[in-house]
Amino acid sequence: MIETRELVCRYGDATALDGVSLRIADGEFVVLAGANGSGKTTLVRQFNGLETPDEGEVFVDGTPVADDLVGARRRVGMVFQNPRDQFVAATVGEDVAFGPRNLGLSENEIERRVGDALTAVGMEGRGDERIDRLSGGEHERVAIAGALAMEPDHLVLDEPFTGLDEPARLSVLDRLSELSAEGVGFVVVTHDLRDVLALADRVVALADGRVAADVGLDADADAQSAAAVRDALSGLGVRVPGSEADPKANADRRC
Ligand SMILES: Nc1ncnc2c1ncn2[C@@H]1O[C@H](COP(=O)(O)OP(=O)(O)OP(=O)(O)O)[C@@H](O)[C@H]1O
Repeated sequence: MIETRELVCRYGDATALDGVSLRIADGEFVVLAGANGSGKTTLVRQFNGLETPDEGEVFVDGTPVADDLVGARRRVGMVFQNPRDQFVAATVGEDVAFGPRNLGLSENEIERRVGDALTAVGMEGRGDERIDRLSGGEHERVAIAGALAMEPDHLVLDEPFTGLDEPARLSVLDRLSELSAEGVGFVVVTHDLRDVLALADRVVALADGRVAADVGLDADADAQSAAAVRDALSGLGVRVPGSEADPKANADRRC
């Protein structure tokens, strides 16, 4: 479980987080929404100690992140926007192996993890391919594989669909759906819920660095769930689909 308690984070005079308390259970699929500048990225960067709060605390499985950064980074994987800028190796397999290798695992274990992670994102057998020859959707999938190879409990994806064309977006969504069904927890940061609402257990929305809405979703009642989210997120600058049966019908509607 990831837990934040009364997190406050300031950049100079600007307050990016203003008392955020959240609990994210293992296996939960959480969409973290909010307008630009509402604090989403600042919040998720606290989950594994990439940033430290000015006030408050973050716990992963009950242990303060500040006390066990390595443990937090093993349990909470992160994939940021523009994964292309974050690759550290020339080939897919080398890049996915980077994290496990840093853990000091045996070559056999590294090979197993790389194979499993690439299979999980639908890129099995493509470890020798050069990363710079891949498409945007494949970059996102390799980045997710790199995070998965650490075998995290939670995977945080910051705007994973930005810049992807429709087939690539659908392909990434398919992978998220399968991984979620296998028990991986997700925190997906987005200001546009069209793609992910159907997968989400819960939508948390930030506004001005605070939790402005926290809505649980009923997987068996997509249309009602969309309506509940639309009501809760009204005025927060988040795009919500009108109904899952016809997600494009209200694609341009803003609440
Ligand atoms: N490194 C930084 N230095 C100064 N201010 C920052 C920094 N990072 C974020 N901020 C400010 O903190 C606030 C929250 O930013 P943050 O990036 O967390 O929001 P966000 O919801 O992720 O936005 P976006 O959707 O645009 O990525 C904004 O006002 C932003 O300008």
